[in-house]
Amino acid sequence: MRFAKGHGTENDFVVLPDPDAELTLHTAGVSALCDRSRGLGADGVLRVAKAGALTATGVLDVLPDGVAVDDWFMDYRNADGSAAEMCGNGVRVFAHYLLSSGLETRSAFVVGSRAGARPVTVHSVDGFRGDVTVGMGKVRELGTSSATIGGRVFEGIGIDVGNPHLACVDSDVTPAVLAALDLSAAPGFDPGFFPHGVNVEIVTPLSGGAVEMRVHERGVGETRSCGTGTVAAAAAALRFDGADAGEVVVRVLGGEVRVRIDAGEADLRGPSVLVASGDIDDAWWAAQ
Ligand SMILES: N[C@@H](CCC[C@H](N)C(=O)O)C(=O)O
Repeated sequence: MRFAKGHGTENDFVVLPDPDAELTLHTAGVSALCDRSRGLGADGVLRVAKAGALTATGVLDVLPDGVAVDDWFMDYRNADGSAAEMCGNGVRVFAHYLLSSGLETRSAFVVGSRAGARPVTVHSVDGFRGDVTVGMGKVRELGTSSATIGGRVFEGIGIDVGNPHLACVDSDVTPAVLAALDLSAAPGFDPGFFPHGVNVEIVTPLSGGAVEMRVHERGVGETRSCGTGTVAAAAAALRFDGADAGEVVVRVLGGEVRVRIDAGEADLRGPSVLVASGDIDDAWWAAQ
């Protein structure tokens, strides 16, 4: 079984090229692959398949909004094996992989996700590096809620970017407060508000057009970046300043990305790195 390993601002993925959707991505296999001791280690898995192949094999019941049979589809799984609707860093790595492997030659095309079609523009692919913009679609504000971390309550805004986020911006959140946060355990949240779980971002207010954030991801734990989370963080930081549009640089533990929000839609530009490729032992995979 072929694989590649890549990351977007150090949010890392095992990429599995599987155009005809022949692989069975069961929970035990995905979590073993993502395990940093037992497997290759990653925050998630990106299966590279044709959208039509995923419906034909029953992985998807129907094609999500705007996705065509012949589109590439990012079948994203979290490190715990759960499927998630979208992954903003993953889409950049996915598009970079398609071009560098020769599976795709266009620099602008659509990537399907469970949240719908995500148009990508690949600005450059330079050896192992890529620079990609992703149309992230609608940013929907869901109202206010809170997260509890180490006994401290953070007020935030629920934001749907295809997947659910709680982005907490507070003037008390300085870079030093952010650095001291312990995100080794999942933050407490209101399961009535987020019945399918939530990704939680703690975010500094805007300063000079930039924010800093840390994130605890549903199905993964703390990660060094979360692309959909940076969009939620940018939207919440703009809202904190009374704005609903603008461009924000979001700094995360693994680097920085640029988010632009306009008329309720976002795009995300950032780097992608492909680190390695190789073969996963078939007998090891079968034993999971
Ligand atoms: N790291 C991703 C988000 C992955 C999905 C998330 N953990 C969820 O369950 O919603 C990103 O870059 O957006």
